[in-house]
Amino acid sequence: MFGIGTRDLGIDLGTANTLIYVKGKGIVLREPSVVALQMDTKHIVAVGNDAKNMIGRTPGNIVALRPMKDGVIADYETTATMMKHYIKMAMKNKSPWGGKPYIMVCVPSGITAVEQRAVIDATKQAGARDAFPIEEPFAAAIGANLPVWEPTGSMVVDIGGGTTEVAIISLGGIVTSQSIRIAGDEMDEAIIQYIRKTYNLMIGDRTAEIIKMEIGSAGTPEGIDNMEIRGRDLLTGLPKTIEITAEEIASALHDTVYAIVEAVKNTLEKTPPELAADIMDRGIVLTGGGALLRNIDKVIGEETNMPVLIAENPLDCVAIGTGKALDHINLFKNKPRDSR
Ligand SMILES: Nc1ncnc2c1ncn2[C@@H]1O[C@H](COP(=O)(O)OP(=O)(O)OP(=O)(O)O)[C@@H](O)[C@H]1O
Repeated sequence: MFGIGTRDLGIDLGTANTLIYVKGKGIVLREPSVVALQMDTKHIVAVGNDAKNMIGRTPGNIVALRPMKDGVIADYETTATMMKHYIKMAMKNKSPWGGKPYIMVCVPSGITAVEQRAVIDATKQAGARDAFPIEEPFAAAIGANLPVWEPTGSMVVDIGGGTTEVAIISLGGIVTSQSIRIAGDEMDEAIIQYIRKTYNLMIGDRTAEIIKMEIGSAGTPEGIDNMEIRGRDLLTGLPKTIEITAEEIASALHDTVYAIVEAVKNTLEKTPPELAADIMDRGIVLTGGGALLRNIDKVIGEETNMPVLIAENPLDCVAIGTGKALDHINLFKNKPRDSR
């Protein structure tokens, strides 16, 4: 048995955001998963929000990067350094005599054995006494207050930055799931490509994300205003401002949204009938930042004929679930995964 104490942490190590949950306190840290480094020395210039504001704005000798991609570690050393920084911030008021924390850290359900090992090792390198992986949709379901331990079916769709995780959960386990590496980042990329092709205008990742949040929608956008955007004209090389409509952005997002809808449908098709009936009663629950895209609930509902609800504070569900799962840490001991 592990004695879980108030020092122990749950970490949502996300492609877009990292959140830390401390038992008894809730979420104590919420920062973008971004690090700015000096190119030659690898010295850290900024982490989190400060680093995110530098994306696309750094001089030649500094690079602002996201060390996680598609839900997994793309840059091991930088991820470990970023986590170390965040763990230190989260534990700032803790006594130095308590020792290192146990850490529950989320991983996408479609991850390979090697990718999972990297997350565990990076968490230990960042300061964990031991690290326990929890599958992201399972954590999301706990965080959304779904009855995951009961013999009833719950369905969660977690739309993050790098991955969308769809899972059916019952009796403390995932019955069936699908993880696709299509989510918020892919939506941003679709907006960049649309504006480049249609207007010969180059915009950055940050601008694309802002457009998505301000006027983006799944399906028909009703009553959403146009937006003025700035970028670099690819023909003249000069800065240029254009006005885009919400309809244009909805059409740019169409393929990404429907890839998510397909993943939901595929998972429903593999769901045993008793559990499907439970989900019909309770509804599909959306979590993750992508759940905030306008009308995404409506489109998934129309395409599946199922009730769809957005969890309260969808951006926090995985972190809350990861933290709450600390109470059941013995169930999450590092099981070897099949090599995929
Ligand atoms: N209002 C909004 N409308 C649309 N998308 C949004 C909104 N708010 C946040 N997002 C998107 O949600 C994504 C981040 O969500 P979240 O923090 O759940 O992901 P993550 O946990 O970091 O990623 P992953 O689970 O893939 O590792 C980003 O792509 C962000 O642009």
